Order: sequence, then C-alpha cells, then structure tokens
Amino acid sequence: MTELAEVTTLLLSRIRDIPDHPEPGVMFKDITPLLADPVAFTALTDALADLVVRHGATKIVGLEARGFILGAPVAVRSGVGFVPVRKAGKLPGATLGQAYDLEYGSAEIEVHAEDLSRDDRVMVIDDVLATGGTAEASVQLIRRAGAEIAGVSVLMELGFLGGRARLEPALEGAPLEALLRV
Ligand SMILES: O=P(O)(O)OC[C@H]1O[C@H](OP(=O)(O)OP(=O)(O)O)[C@H](O)[C@@H]1O
Ligand SMILES: Nc1ncnc2[nH]cnc12
Repeated sequence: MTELAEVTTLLLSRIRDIPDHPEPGVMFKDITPLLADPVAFTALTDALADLVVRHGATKIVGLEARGFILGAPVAVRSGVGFVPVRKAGKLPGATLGQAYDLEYGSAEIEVHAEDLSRDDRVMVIDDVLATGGTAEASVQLIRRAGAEIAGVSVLMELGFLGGRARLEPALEGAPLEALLRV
C-alpha cells in the first residue's frame, strides 16, 4: 500500500457514522474518534499542511467550529496565520458578514476583515463539505475582505450532496481538495 492509501484508510477508519442526521438517509460524520487518536490526528494535520504548502497559502481560514480544531494545528505546522470565520454575533470586533441559504432558512458567517490583507492567499479548512453552502459563503467573504483564495481543503466530501458543483463557480479555478470522498 502507498503511504497515501494508508493515511486514507486510517482517517476513514476513525470517522464514526451516526444515524441521527436530520436529512433522511444521511449519516452524521463524527470526527471525534479521529481527534482522539494522536496518530490519525497528526496524519490529518500533516496531509492538510502539505496542501497549504503546495498551494502557496499565506493564511488559513477555519470555519466554526470543527474547522477551528483542524485549521489551527495546520496553521502552526505550516507556519502561516490562522483566521476564524464564525457564526454571526460571536466575533468581538468590527466584522464583515456573508449570508447564505440553507435548505430551510438562512445563516450568516462573519470574519475580522482586518486580519486578512490584499497580499494574503487563503486556504479555507473545514471537516466536511456537504451542500457546500458554508464553504461557498466563506470564499465570497474572504474575497470581499480583499484576500485571494488559494483553495478549500476538507477532510471529507459528501459527494452525493452536490457541494462541489455549488462551490466550484465561487472558486474561480482555485482547487477544492478533499482527503476523503464518501
Ligand atoms: O456544506 P454545508 O452543507 O454548508 O455543511 C458543512 C458545514 O456543516 C458543518 O458545520 P456546522 O454548521 O454543523 O457547525 P459546527 O462545526 O459548529 O458543528 C461542517 O463542519 C461544515 O462547516
Ligand atoms: N452529514 C454530516 N456530517 C457531519 N457534518 C456535517 N455537516 C453537514 N452535514 C454533515
């Protein structure tokens, strides 16, 4: 087995399927067993840090909340800064916000735009790409803050929910990297 195949198998084996997702037929992909395993968490951090370096990112944006857990160690490992994108109303300073549609209703995310600069190339990091709404809104928000998008990197893409198709127009050619596709 190649090293990549071994890492993929390890990561997949540490994700717990929980059958109580509100959408019929969709499992909740719980990453807490992976976080609890230092070998798997380190392998994930290393794999995401490789993508940060490969795509020349100068900042990581992590999406609340699980994107914080993955993005922060990747930022330290790859030697770039970390900027949180939070659900509306959580950040203390002056914020820039981006609303987006959910299946039922809408949501809003915010960033401290002053922590991003025109010289930054941002890698967005999250655990799961599902419908792609959160990642799409984050890409739009980061561009409005003046920074460039180096890419979006996720642990897992739920392919059957069509997130890639929703996100790709917003990416304008920047890569969407998924370590696992289910
Ligand atoms: O592609 P989408 O359909 O937008 O869904 C993916 C998002 O949903 C989850 O976050 P959630 O909003 O549940 O927040 P949490 O990390 O705080 O649990 C996940 O961590 C992604 O951020
Ligand atoms: N099925 C799922 N599992 C984990 N996180 C999610 N976020 C959106 N859909 C999800």
